[in-house]
Amino acid sequence: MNVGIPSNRRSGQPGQNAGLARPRSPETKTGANRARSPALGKSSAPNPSGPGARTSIASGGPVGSGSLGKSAQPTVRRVTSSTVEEIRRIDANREQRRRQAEEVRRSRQEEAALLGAQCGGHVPDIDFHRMIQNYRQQCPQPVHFEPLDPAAPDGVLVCVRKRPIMQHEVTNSELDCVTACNPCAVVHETKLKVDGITKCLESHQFEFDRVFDEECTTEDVYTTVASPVVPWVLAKGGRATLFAYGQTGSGKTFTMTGIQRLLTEQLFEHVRRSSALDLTVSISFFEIYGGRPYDLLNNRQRLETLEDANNEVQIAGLVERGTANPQEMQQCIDLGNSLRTTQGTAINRDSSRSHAICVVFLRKTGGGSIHGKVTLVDLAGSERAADSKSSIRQRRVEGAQINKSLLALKECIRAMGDRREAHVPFRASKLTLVLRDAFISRGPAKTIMIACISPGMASADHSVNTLRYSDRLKEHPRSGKTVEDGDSAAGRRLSTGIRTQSPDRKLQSQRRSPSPTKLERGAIAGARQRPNSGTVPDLSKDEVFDLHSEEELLDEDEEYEDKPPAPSQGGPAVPGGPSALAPASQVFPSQAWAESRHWEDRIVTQHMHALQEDARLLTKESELLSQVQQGAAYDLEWYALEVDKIVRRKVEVYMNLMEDLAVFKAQLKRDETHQAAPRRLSRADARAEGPQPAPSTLNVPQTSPRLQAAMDGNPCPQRTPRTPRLHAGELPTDVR
Ligand SMILES: Nc1ncnc2c1ncn2[C@@H]1O[C@H](COP(=O)(O)OP(=O)(O)OP(=O)(O)O)[C@@H](O)[C@H]1O
Repeated sequence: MNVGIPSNRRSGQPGQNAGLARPRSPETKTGANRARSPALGKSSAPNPSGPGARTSIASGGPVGSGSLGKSAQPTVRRVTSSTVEEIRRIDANREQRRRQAEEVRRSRQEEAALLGAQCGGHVPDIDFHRMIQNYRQQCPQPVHFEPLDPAAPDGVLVCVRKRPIMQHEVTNSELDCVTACNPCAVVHETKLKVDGITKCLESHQFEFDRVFDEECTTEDVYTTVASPVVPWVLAKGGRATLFAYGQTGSGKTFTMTGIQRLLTEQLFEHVRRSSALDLTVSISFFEIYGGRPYDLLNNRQRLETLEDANNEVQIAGLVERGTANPQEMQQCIDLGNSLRTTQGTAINRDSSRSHAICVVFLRKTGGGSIHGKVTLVDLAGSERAADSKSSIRQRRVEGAQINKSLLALKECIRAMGDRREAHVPFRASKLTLVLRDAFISRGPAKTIMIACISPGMASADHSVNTLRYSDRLKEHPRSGKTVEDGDSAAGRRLSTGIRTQSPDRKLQSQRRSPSPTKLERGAIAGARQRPNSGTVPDLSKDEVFDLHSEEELLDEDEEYEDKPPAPSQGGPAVPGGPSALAPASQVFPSQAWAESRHWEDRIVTQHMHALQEDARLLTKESELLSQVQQGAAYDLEWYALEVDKIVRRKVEVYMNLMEDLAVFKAQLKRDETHQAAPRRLSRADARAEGPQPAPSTLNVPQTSPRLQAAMDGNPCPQRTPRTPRLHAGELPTDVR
C-alpha cells in the first residue's frame, strides 16, 4: 500500500515541488530529522522502530489530488517515511544547484559578451581570463619605481618591460598572460589537470630590479634606468652598456629607439654643464648580421673585427662621426636605424634580423682619448625553432645565427657568474667579442639589461624563457674576479662590487642549476607571500623546456669552437691600435660556418666575374653582328669562327659557374641536414651529391685556370685583358 508516499510527489505539481526548495522551517526540520533513519546518518535521534519502519505524522488535512490522495480518507493521518523526506531534501538541493548553475552560466555569458566586445568579437577563454583577473586582484600594489642609484656598486641591472597586447594578438583570441607588478613579473600559463577537464593556472614568478608594466612609457623606463647613468659616465669616466633583449616582436626596438632619442637630449645637456671636462661627443653605429659587422653610418660597409696583441678587439674601418649637437647625433641614429637589416617574420612584420650596436663616445677634445662610453645594444629577437621554421633558408640561417649569438652571450654571463669557470668564451660569437669590454672593463662599468616581453598567451613559453635568461644575468657577480679569455689574455680584474642581493636572490645564487628549483621557487613565492591562484609551477617541466630550447638552438647551427688565439699576423692598421693584428674571424672561425661563408663569398665573386665576362663578350658579339649586317665583315667563315669562339667562351664561363653552384648547393644541403662533419667539398663530391650540369657537346675545359686558382684559395683571379676595340673592316684576332 502506498499510503506513505506523498501525493504531491506523484502528481508532480510544480508549485508544491518548488516549495520544497525553501529552507525548512524549524518544526519541519525537527519532525523530519526525527523521522530520518540512522542509516542516512543525518539524524542524531535514534529511530526506535528500526530501519524501514514508518513514522506516523499528523498531516492536518487532505494532501494533493492524485490517486493516492483520493484513496486516502480525509480523517486518516498521513504517514511519511524517512526515505520520502530524504527524496524531498535531495530534490530541493538539486533544484538549488540547477538555479545556481543557471546563474553562473548567465553571468559567464554576460562576461564573455563584454570581453568579446572589448576584443572585437574574439572571445578568449573566459575561465582563464577569470583566473588571471583573480590572481591580479590578489597581487599587492606595485612598488614605486626608484631611479637607479648611480652610487650603487657596479654590476648588472636587470629590468623587464611588458608591452601592451597588440591587435593581432587580440584577433587571435589571445589573453594577456603577463602580470607585471614591480618588482615581480609573472607569466601565467593555462593548463588542464590530469583529469583533462579541470582548468588551472600555472604562474611562473620572477623578481627583477625593476618591472615596467604596459602602462609605463619609454620615458618612465629611461628616467628610471638610463638617465642616472649619464651623469655617472661623465663624472666617473665609466662605461655603460644597455641591452634590449627579448622575443621577436616584444618591443626591443621600440624601447631602444626611445632610449636613443632621450639619451641624445640628455647627454648634450650634461656635456654642456660639465664644460670643464672639455669633452666632445661622437658616435659609431654598426650591426652584426649573420655573424658579420656592417657599418650603419657608412652605407653598410662590411667591417672586420681584428684583435691586437693585447687581445683588444678593434673593428677596422668603423666610422666614428663627431656630433656637435643633439640634432646631428639624432640624424646619425636615424640613418643607422634606417639601414638596419629587417625582414618580415611570422611574429613581427618588421623584425630586426641583426644586433644593432650604437656606441656614443665621450672623448677629450684634442687628445682623443676616451673619457666615457655609452653603448646601446638592440639585440635581434630571440626565436623559437618553431618560429624560425621559415621556408626561406636565409631566414632560418638568420634565426640560427641570432640564437647562437644570444646563447653565446648567455654562456659568457654564465661563465662569469660561475667562480669555478676560469674561461669566458667571448670568442664564441662576434657579438660577445665586440662587447667584451661591457663585461670586462678596466674602469667603472654598468650594464643594464632590459628584457622585453610580449603579453600574449601564445608567447607565454617564450616569455618564461626570456625571464629565465634575464634571471641568469642577475647572478653575474662582477666581484673582483679575474676572467681570462684565452691563456695569453692580460688578466683583467673585474670591477669590484656586487649589488646587494635580496634574500630571494641569494637563495637563487647559491644554486648552480639554471633556474630556481621547485622548492626554491615555492620558497620565493612563500617569502613574498604572493598568492598564486593556480597550481604550483611545475619546474621540472620548465627545466626540460629550457634544456630543450637550448638544444634546439644548438641544433639549428653547428656548435661553435673556442680555440686558443693564434699568433698575431700582419694585417691592416687599425686606428688607435697596434699595427700587428690578426683578423679575429680568421683566428676563431666556426668551421662549418666559415665553410659556408667561403662558398657564399666565392659564388658571389664568381657570379660577378661571369657577368662581367658575359658583358664583354656581348659587346664583342654585337659589334661583330653589326659588322656583318653593315656588310663590313664579308668573310662569313671568319664570322662563324668568331661567333663560335664567343659562344665557347660563354659556355666555359657559365659551366664553371654552374659547377661552383653545384658545390655550393651541396654545401647548403649538407649544412641543413647536419649529416656530415663540416668539410670542404670537392667538385667530385659535388658531382656525386649535387645536380649535374647539362651535358655539353662542346669541347670546353671543365675548369678554367681562374676558377681553379679561386678554388685553391689563391688571390682573386685576374681579369682577362680586354681585346682591342674592333673598327669597321678590322678583323678580330681573338675574342678572349
Ligand atoms: N611599449 C609599447 N607600446 C606600444 N607599442 C609597442 C610597445 N612595444 C612594442 N610596441 C609595438 O610592437 C611592435 C613590435 O615592436 P618592435 O619592433 O620594437 O619589436 P622587437 O622586439 O624589436 O622585434 P624584432 O626583434 O623582431 O625586431 C611594433 O609595432 C611596436 O610599435
